[in-house]
Amino acid sequence: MATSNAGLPQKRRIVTEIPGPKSKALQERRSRAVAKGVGSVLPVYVERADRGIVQDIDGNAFIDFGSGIAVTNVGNANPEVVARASEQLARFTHTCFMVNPYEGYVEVCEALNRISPGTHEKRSILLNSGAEAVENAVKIARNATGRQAVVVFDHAYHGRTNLTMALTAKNMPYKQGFGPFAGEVYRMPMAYPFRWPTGPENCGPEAAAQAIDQITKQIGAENVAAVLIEPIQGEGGFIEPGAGFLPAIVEFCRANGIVFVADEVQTGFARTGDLFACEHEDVVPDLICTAKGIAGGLPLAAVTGRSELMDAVHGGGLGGTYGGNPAACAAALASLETIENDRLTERARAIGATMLSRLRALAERHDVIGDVRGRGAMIAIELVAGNGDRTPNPTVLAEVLKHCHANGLILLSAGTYGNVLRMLPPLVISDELLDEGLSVIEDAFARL
Ligand SMILES: Cc1ncc(COP(=O)(O)O)c(CNCCCC(=O)O)c1O
Repeated sequence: MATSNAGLPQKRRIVTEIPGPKSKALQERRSRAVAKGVGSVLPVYVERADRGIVQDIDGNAFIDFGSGIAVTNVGNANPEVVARASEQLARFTHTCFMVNPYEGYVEVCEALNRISPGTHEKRSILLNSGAEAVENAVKIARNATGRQAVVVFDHAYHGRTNLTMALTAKNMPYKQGFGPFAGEVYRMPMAYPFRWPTGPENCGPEAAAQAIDQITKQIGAENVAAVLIEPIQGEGGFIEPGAGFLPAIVEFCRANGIVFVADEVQTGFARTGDLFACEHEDVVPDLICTAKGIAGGLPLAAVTGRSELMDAVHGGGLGGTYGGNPAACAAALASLETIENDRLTERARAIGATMLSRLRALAERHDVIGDVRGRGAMIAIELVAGNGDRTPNPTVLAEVLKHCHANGLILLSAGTYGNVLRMLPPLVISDELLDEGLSVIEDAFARL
């Protein structure tokens, strides 16, 4: 197991009001310097972070159940990541791979081609963000098929660029006021077990059949370039489709020459207890988009896919200035080795078992918890009115979040209805911190 950088105790500690005085002062400066459109869930300004702890400039130490939105899977400031990226920076910071290439980029692509689902010949391209990966996956699919239509699903989130806003479902805050959006995007009903009209037991092949029927009738399968889906929807509320849904969609794509694109930006790199969430049902995507957990916190993203699709693009048709930054590539190699050497997929499953057990017991005590769901270290609870009423309950969510933030736990929300609490701890978090973080959540509900 990787040793942590020296001196950041893995202990929660609250020494001021939250936010503290130094954070409040910096927040004041921020209001005169940073565009107001950029939000912050918990405006405590960071001094240091390490594994499962984030320490602010006032000396408060928070348990991290956010991982910077599912990014620091190997822990913040992971020593191997820091060492490898620092060594690379000292050698060269940037050349642009399209100008002067370098081995690190090739090594990351070789690793992604090796570890991503499927034994077929693959190629990869490296980018900077999840949205950029999704944009490129759509480019590659349209180019390879000569078709234009892209199918996405209710509750989907794919990014904040013009095309990825078109692909994303929720209007506020992501899309309001930013149109017009890219065309040839079609949205289908999502297999959302907790809210599926005929019950979760019908949320697998039956839900797929409904989407396939709509695709066939509304678009025509022969016009569809790609079906794009998150194996577990992230920002939409950790929606895990019913068993059989994804395989049925993939089968339809294969039968109709449609490119199946898995958006594993949030689910990738051991987060869900498999290296990739697609593995849970042996789904082999034609293209897979990755980012977040790939490089221990440095900005890197990728599209990995069937070589015949990826190589169908004309020379110069793919690229970008910073894609595959050398320090990010070095960090990615360290991160991928850490995930493998420290068996973090197994750790994610253990974390998930602990969280599911504690949160299901909590749900027995509080009927505003309508659903407890997820896999690995990607677990969520959906809050409802209670007493059998499944009306979304963002009010209770806000109360719980406020308590957790004030008591030293970084915790995030999600969901189309703003009523989902999501747990995304680093996969290297200690059992002690995991248990303590869950206790803070339990305390929040006890005080409702
Ligand atoms: C599945 C999935 N695809 C694509 C993306 C986009 O990745 P970028 O790296 O944020 O562009 C995400 C990013 N999710 C966090 C967004 C945070 C916010 O902007 O409010 C994702 O989860």
